[in-house]
Amino acid sequence: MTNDLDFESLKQRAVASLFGHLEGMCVGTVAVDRTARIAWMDDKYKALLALTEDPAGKPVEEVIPASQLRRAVETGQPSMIDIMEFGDRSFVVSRLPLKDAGGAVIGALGFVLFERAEQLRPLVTKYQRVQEELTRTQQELAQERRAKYSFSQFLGVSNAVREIKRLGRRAAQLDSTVLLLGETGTGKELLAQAIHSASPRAGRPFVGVNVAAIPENLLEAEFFGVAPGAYTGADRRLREGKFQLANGGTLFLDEIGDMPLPLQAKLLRVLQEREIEPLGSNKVVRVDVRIVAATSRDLEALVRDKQFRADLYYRLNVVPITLPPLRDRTEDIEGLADRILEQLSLQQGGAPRELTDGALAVLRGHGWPGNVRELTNTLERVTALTDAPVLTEEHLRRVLPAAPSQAAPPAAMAEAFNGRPLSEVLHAAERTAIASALEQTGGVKARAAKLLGISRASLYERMMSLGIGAGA
Ligand SMILES: Nc1ncnc2c1ncn2[C@@H]1O[C@H](COP(=O)(O)OP(=O)(O)OP(=O)(O)O)[C@@H](O)[C@H]1O
Repeated sequence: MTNDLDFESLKQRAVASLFGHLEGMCVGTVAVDRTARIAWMDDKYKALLALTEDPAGKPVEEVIPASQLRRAVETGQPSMIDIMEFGDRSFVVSRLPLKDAGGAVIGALGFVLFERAEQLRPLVTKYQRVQEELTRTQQELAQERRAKYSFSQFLGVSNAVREIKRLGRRAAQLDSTVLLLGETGTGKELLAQAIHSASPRAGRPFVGVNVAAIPENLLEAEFFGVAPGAYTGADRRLREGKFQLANGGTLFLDEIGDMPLPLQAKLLRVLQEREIEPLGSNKVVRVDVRIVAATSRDLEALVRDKQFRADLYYRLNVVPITLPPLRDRTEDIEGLADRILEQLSLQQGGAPRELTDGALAVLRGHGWPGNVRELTNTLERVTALTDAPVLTEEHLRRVLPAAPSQAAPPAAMAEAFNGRPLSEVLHAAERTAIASALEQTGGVKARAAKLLGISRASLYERMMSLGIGAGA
């Protein structure tokens, strides 16, 4: 009991002296009443603010514009440390609500702990550095999600390309769903980006997702995200799906024809309701995205075979644009080759290589199963193999594989490969194997992968690196 009494008297003495101590330590003290009018301000604070008259009775913001004492009065919440701007100065402040015996807030006290935030410099610097890093990462991400191409980069002089660009420009203005059809490497993603860049959504993200390159069991999470704590694994944070990332912008769904049926049903629902439900969450999230879908497969045939939902097909097929293969618009080859050689010269140094008429004839005569992507890779390989400033028919014949349908018999093959580096021979063999598997399966990559005994994702990877093309 005696001890309790000692503690109580000690506390009372502490409370009485605390204010004096605090006031003495601080460079300014102010008290406001319950209406946030200044009740009292010490001389140090007046001097700090260079006040010539007593501010008592004035609303606190009239004297200290950035003051948060009104909030302290309204919420009853103290704020132990904060930075308050005053003109071009920063004060480190502390705010305490004052309560009566019944606990009702009757005012608040504000202390300026340091006149200059300098004393907190190490902390502030660290905080600023983290902030700057965050901003930079956010900017990089935004940059990453920005479309990189516009219509001017979609090259070609053929009527087909002109028509594609006309349709694309029109589609850009409408907010409707666009369906891009065409073989691999014909520029579907490039066109999707151009449509986004010319649309009112240009300032918002462009997010691309290749449906065929993602393992089936991960597709749903990839599309719709995962709610925090949905799994007991290491990642307990919210993981945003492509729909959330593309919010306000454009979502490019490449290889939509490879989408498994259960996910097709979910996508259809999103397109109808404009809402998604992250995995492991029972809350729906509204999303505003324009869909540009693309496929190299015959969607109508897939619908007939019941591998693609008819209702989803109609939802997607609002503005269809077909990109013809390069072999059907050979007049585009010269311009494309010139631009590709120009770009290669920027990367490799030196003047852009030129093509002889014979070399151009070889390019025009090739079948280009990988279309523009294959043309790019072919020219890249030729320029890596020779320093010649002018590329001839011979240079090109060295790197262009025989058409898969004319696969060479062993003896002829031995002759064709004679004297060529092993890596080149292996590449050529791999290209032929992949091209003929694709031909046999009518371009259905999942089946071609099965035929070749590799996963769908690794087929994509091989096609990309060999220039047969698999999209981003
Ligand atoms: N008309 C064109 N003008 C300039 N570059 C083009 C054109 N068409 C395609 N390309 C280039 O060819 C490459 C392949 O194009 P893109 O990825 O857009 O094709 P895709 O049809 O989406 O292929 P996939 O079906 O494999 O995803 C890219 O580097 C692209 O910039």
